[in-house]
Amino acid sequence: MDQNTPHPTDHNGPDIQALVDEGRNRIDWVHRYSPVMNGLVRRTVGDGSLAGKRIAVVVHLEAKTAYLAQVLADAGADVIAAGSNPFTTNASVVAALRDKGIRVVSEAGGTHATWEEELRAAADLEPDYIIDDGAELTMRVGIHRPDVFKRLKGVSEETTTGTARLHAMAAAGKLPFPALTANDARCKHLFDNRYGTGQTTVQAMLMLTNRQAAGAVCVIVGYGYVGRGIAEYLSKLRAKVRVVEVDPVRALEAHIDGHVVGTAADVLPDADFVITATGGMRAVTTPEFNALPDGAILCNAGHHDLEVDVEALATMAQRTTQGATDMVTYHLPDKDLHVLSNGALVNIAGGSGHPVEIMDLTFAVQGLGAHYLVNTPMDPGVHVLPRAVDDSIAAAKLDSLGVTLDAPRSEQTDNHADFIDRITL
Ligand SMILES: NC(=O)c1ccc[n+]([C@@H]2O[C@H](COP(=O)([O-])OP(=O)(O)OC[C@H]3O[C@@H](n4cnc5c(N)ncnc54)[C@H](O)[C@@H]3O)[C@@H](O)[C@H]2O)c1
Ligand SMILES: N[C@@H](CCSC[C@H]1O[C@@H](n2cnc3c(=O)[nH]cnc32)[C@H](O)[C@@H]1O)C(=O)O
Repeated sequence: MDQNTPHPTDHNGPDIQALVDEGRNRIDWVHRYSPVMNGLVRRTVGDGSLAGKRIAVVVHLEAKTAYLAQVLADAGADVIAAGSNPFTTNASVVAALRDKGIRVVSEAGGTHATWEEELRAAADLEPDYIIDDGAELTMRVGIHRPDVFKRLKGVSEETTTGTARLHAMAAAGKLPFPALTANDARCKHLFDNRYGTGQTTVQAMLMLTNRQAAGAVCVIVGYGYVGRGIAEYLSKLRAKVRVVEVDPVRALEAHIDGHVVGTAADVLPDADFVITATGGMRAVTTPEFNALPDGAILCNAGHHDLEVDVEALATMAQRTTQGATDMVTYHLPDKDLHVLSNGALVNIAGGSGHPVEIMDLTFAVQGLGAHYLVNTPMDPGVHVLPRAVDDSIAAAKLDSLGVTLDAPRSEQTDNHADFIDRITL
């Protein structure tokens, strides 16, 4: 809702300067609460090595992403910005980036079709490096511009689904450049996937519906980092969390975390809310819609708008009603089901995205990842950011919080030499 709300001046014709000012305000707010980006990242990327490097930043195009683009541009990179999702681009942020001289190929309020055109335009600008989300631009460069694909010098990937796509490309022998999986950095998935998505998904679903969490039966489909974070926030708000999983270890984890685990058929008939977080497709489709009670609310925190099968729901519905917020009600013959943000990522399409503090860590991983790709000879294939870089991000964040750590003293370290020396082979 927030991301796509038309600017107040839109009905009077575009007031570009007002849009630029609004975008600037949003980006300044991000700057204010981004100590790792402001310190460690600016210092590292500012060493001159990024000068003239063409880097496409293809992440949800809102203010925190804009700040990453700006930090890279300030370091001399030739930045191209595009949105990673058709429904999460913010008009004022686009205007502010353009005002700064950064090339932006995306517009707010687009459709799947216009988004495809925008990503094709980004591919035609022939980036050397891509900071990607969901491997959206990387895949399209491979399909539409094989010449550019073969010349790509590196990709840094934001999220779980994009990481899976890069591994699949490598397994098929179709990854001719090094790719860093930013999502695998501990400073990314431990905080972003878990706490970022936990907080903002719960915020968005309650804000869009004006409903109460306490006592509500909330079914979470997929108990990975994202699902676990959502479950944790919901249970702290006294909701009754139910989990549907297909991986036995993750299901056991949910059980030990104190949630009821069951099949969709077991848990859906009581659901007030259903939240998908699987990274796959059609996690909730016709059989699940049939199992739900009248009035259930569905939303997605996982991958694109594919997890809640809105197309199948539309074929089951006799008619739909647009709610006052970003919610559509599907009137089925025997019940009404409500879908938030058309099944797109509810925390970004229907909210403001992750907190600034979280994206300060995530974009530190991405910014330092880009710097690492530029400066380190690497073989083609999928790589993880070195542990020392990951650690330096957490150390910078702790430093900004005034937290100091003990270093292990010599008498506390055991190199196990006492028995290893005595093993004879
Ligand atoms: N909304 C956001 O801001 C945000 C943030 C981070 C990640 N993500 C996305 O969320 C998704 C999940 O990310 P993650 O890091 O938790 O991934 P993950 O791989 O850790 O967890 C996904 C879980 O879903 C389970 N699963 C898969 N298919 C299922 C099905 N049909 N039914 C039940 N369970 C199923 C898997 O077994 C796994 O445990 C990805 O698409 C990721 O890109 C979104
Ligand atoms: N491209 C897919 C993949 C999921 S996006 C999930 C990623 O979005 C990122 N994200 C979450 N909130 C924000 C935000 O406010 N700004 C930019 N990126 C965000 C987060 O790092 C996470 O890994 C899609 O659009 O559906």
